[in-house]
Amino acid sequence: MANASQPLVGLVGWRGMVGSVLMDRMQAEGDFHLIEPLFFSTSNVGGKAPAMAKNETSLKDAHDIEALRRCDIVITAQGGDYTSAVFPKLRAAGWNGHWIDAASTLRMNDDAIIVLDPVNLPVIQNALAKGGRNWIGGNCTVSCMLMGVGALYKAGLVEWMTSMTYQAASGGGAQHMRELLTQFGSLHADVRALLDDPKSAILEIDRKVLARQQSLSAAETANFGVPLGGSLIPWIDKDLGDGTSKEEWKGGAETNKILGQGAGFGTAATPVDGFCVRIGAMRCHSQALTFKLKKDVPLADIEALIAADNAWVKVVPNNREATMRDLTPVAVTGTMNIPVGRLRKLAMGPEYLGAFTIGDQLLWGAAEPLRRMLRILLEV
Ligand SMILES: NC(=O)C1=CN([C@@H]2O[C@H](COP(=O)(O)OP(=O)(O)OC[C@H]3O[C@@H](n4cnc5c(N)ncnc54)[C@H](OP(=O)(O)O)[C@@H]3O)[C@@H](O)[C@H]2O)C=CC1
Ligand SMILES: N[C@@H](CC(=O)OP(=O)(O)O)C(=O)O
Repeated sequence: MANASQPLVGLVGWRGMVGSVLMDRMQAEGDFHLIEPLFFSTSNVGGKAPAMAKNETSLKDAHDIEALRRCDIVITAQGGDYTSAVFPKLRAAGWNGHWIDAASTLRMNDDAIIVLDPVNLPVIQNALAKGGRNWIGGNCTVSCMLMGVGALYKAGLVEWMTSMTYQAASGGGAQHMRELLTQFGSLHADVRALLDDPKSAILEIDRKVLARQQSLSAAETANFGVPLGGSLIPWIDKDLGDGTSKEEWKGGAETNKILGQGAGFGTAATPVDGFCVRIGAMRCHSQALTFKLKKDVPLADIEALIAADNAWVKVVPNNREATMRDLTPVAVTGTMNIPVGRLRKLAMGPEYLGAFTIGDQLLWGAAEPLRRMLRILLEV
């Protein structure tokens, strides 16, 4: 970095859900030893900064452009509205520092790179060499998928891919996680007495659960809009008006942009499309993938390619015992592991490959790519 002393790194959104996971990872990896952190707030300006603060121990105003301009690097997990409000003003004020952002706002801008360095380090390095300054974390589903099966793309093997996702409540934010649990609690409370009686009729329990789901109050569905506990929602993010959800659009657009092969959708270098579904998991996004490969590659070679791609991907043997032990959100939550299992050739022909992969959407899906981008910048 340009500064002889430690680079001044502004941290915005550090106490939110994504920000807290980011802080934990930065502490675990010793990142604070390498920086002078400057903590910002939108709600508690002048308050006490967290223990990782060194010389700057009070919280700065996250909307104060002059305070932000002091930073060599700003990392934000504050959200898209904050990015929209502050980023243009900061650049207009002549700030030339590095902006690292969890929000989707700037992702598809020409001057922004979607960062996922185990997958696209050459794309990042190329942009750095050309003076790139805007580094944006990818959509959680896309990042977790590419951490798992990016090897197939890098090897040029993918003709097309379709995904069917099973996305956790955390993708909506902290309130969504609370709402899911509240709904489950509400359903359970209504049938508790029947459950306690081993002789009670299961169809009676089922009827009462459905009645409760259908009568959940507006307050109990304020975040998801409909019941999620004991149900699912096959639509995530905005309605693009052409039959696709924005989350589905991101699958194609962001996958190709991360890989540095154009951001198009439909006519993208590699067609990627599918359905994105919210389910009642807490913070792991899972996805079933179908690939049409460009040629028939032996399954053992595919497994070896995937396993060797990065330090976090783990190939799970395609049998019942290993799948049930290692390929569930409960097994993956809170870990950096990206298991890829259920790998098998499908009945459609030897070029058709099935796979199932899972990632913690707050770690590889949000915080970790940002943290690693910070380390890349610190090493420049
Ligand atoms: N949730 C996700 O899975 C993903 C989120 N993102 C991006 O990250 C952004 C932030 O998401 P997320 O972390 O879930 O948002 P949160 O709502 O958890 O946090 C955002 C901000 O809300 C403020 N806040 C208000 N009340 C509280 C509270 N009780 N506890 C903690 N913070 C509070 C904090 O700002 P302050 O300290 O200034 O008051 C905080 O930085 C998203 O908008 C999105 O752009 C990206 C990928 C995945
Ligand atoms: N849309 C994701 C979470 C998210 O924040 O995505 P993005 O960063 O692309 O807006 C989900 O709901 O699971």
